Amino acid sequence: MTLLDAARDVRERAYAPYSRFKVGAAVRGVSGQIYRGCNVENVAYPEGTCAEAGAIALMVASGETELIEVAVIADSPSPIPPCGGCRQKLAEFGKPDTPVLLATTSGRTLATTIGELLPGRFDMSHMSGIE
Ligand SMILES: O=c1ccn([C@H]2C[C@H](O)[C@@H](CO)O2)c(=O)[nH]1
Ligand SMILES: [Zn+2]
Repeated sequence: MTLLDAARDVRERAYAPYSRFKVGAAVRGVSGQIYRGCNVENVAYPEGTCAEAGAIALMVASGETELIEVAVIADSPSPIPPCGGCRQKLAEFGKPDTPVLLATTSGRTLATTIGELLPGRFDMSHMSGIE
């Protein structure tokens, strides 16, 4: 099973009664293991979580903190760009050249990287002045 297949499968489990926009994400840890996540919405709208965040949480809870590949899929006219918060979350555990495959359920894809999605990211170097 490819990473995109995993993202496609878990998308079916998305809980998105408010937006009706189901998203599936899968990340591959450096071990080779695949971790899946879907968006989980809430009646208090800001409490919803993104698919990417769910996949990352599962990876970390499973004992991995390094991801080497990402796939995200949604039923949209063009591949969806991860939100700003998810870009920062992906950057925490990946590298600038880590591949990210964005896809639509109709088969359109866009290959990018974490660095392209979040240039100039906030990182530890910006906190070097903190005691
Ligand atoms: O990259 C994205 C973009 C959006 N969503 C979710 C959040 C919300 O539940 C729904 C509509 O924004 O899609 C994700 O999970 N990932
Ligand atoms: Zn997000």
